Amino acid sequence: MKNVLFVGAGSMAEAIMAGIVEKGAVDPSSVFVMNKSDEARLSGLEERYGIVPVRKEDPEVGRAELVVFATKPKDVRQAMNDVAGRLHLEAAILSVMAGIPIRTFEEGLGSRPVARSMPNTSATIGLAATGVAMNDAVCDRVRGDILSLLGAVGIVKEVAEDDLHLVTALSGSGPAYVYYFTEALEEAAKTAGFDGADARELIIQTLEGAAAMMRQTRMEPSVLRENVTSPGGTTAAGLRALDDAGFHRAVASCIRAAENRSRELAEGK
Ligand SMILES: NC(=O)C1=CN([C@@H]2O[C@H](COP(=O)(O)OP(=O)(O)OC[C@H]3O[C@@H](n4cnc5c(N)ncnc54)[C@H](OP(=O)(O)O)[C@@H]3O)[C@@H](O)[C@H]2O)C=CC1
Ligand SMILES: O=C(O)[C@@H]1CCC=N1
Repeated sequence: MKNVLFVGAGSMAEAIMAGIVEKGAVDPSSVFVMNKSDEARLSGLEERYGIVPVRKEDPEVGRAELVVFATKPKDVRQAMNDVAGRLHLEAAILSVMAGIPIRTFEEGLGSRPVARSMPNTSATIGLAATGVAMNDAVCDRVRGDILSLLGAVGIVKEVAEDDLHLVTALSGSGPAYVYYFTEALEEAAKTAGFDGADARELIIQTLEGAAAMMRQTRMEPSVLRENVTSPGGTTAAGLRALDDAGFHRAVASCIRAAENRSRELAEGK
């Protein structure tokens, strides 16, 4: 892929940019980035990754083969208006925005290849979990380009467009749940008077180890859990306390709330 334009230069754009530049998937001199007004932010990205800051009136906008939309959902219409009419006729669109349907881009930017994806910020270190859906205008070559760009920053699953709401709730927002769980564990350790730095190391290694066990052994999480849980032991006591506090119910309502919010964003709410 030659020229990629990012419209939006926030956390998600940076995570993908960092990943593709680090992996050598795209030459940084072919990565153009624009935002709304924060010039210092663009200079910082230029310094860190060697990418090229651009403004909407710059000729690079018309040279992009792939245009990645990474603004907040509420800014999508303004962002499309800013570049509509300047994009190359054959430029393909890749959105990373929660909730915004493929149809919105077809309506705003004319009939062209559009992919709607939901990555997560672990793209920064090549460990994103991404779902993607594409419209019928995406040919094999563009599909290959999009999958290889997203694949450069982690794993990619092609899903039905409607399932992206659930993917958003599960893996798009997912890192935040893990960080929140970590914060809760650290807080509990602190309350018990245990050293903060040691607690953090032990927690991070525990999360990494448990994730690697699931991936490498391919055993069911429930079986791995049972292997930890000695009858009458500490784990059983801890899990019982989680159940008593409504753990499953809390997780189910977390996913439902996030999925519903994604559906609301689709309606411009
Ligand atoms: N953060 C995450 O974990 C994830 C986010 N996403 C999705 O990614 C998208 C971006 O999120 P995030 O990176 O967190 O948001 P940020 O607020 O960090 O970044 C938003 C960016 O959009 C820019 N922007 C706003 N309006 C325009 C415009 N008209 N033209 C060009 N750029 C514009 C802003 O520029 P300026 O600063 O100058 O105002 C800013 O660079 C969202 O739609 C979100 O749903 C998807 C997966 C995970
Ligand atoms: O919170 C959000 O809306 C975005 C989408 C997924 C992660 N962050």
